[in-house]
Amino acid sequence: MSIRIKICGITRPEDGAEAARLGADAIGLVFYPKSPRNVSLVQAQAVIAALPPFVSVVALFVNPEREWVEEVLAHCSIDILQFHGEEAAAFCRSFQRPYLKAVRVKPGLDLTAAAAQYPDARGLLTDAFVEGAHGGTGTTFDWTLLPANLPLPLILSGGLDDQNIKQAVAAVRPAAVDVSSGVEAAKGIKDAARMAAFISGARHGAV
Ligand SMILES: O=C(O)c1ccccc1N[C@@H]1O[C@H](COP(=O)(O)O)[C@@H](O)[C@H]1O
Repeated sequence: MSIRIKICGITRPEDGAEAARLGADAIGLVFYPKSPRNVSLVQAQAVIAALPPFVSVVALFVNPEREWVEEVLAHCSIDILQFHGEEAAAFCRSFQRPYLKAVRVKPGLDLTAAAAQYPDARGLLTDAFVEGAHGGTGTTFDWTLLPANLPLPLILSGGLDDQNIKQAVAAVRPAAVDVSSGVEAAKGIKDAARMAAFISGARHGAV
């Protein structure tokens, strides 16, 4: 199966539409008020309305209140949930939607055991561990820390960009890749040329 590409942190309808036109499989909306890429329900609805129907919409949360996830699901057409904090599996699955679980990688973390805690997740998203931050930092991690046979599909993220994506995909062979800061012109604003180069690099690295 060909590699799947998610462009996260979309805040503007034109950026989502451009990501889709360039061949992204999914876009991510950040529902985390501490993020510079946080979107309101109204902003999210506008981004979703500008997308073609075949692009998946991922809603990213960090240790959210249950009510906030339910409100987002009630008002926005969301395909997949992404939990980027310390959410337990029972919480993640309780919305009865497909979900991705993010983990922040550092030496000593047993990724196989981490994945085993979320057996019904659709994928394990690996981001870099950065003290005091939950993600979206543009930081890479040592890809050799990734075990060969994870029990879940691997979504590689953390500091990927248009310069390193081809090498990353060739080295790790993930099921999917996810990028936010590495294709931005400014926080929350995507750069079309960088998105194009990223998507091309991901597809070529996978060959
Ligand atoms: O994008 C954010 O602001 C963000 C905030 C809190 C948690 C996760 C966040 N983004 C996700 O982090 C990874 C890596 O991002 P980057 O490419 O290194 O900037 C990715 O999954 C983003 O979706």
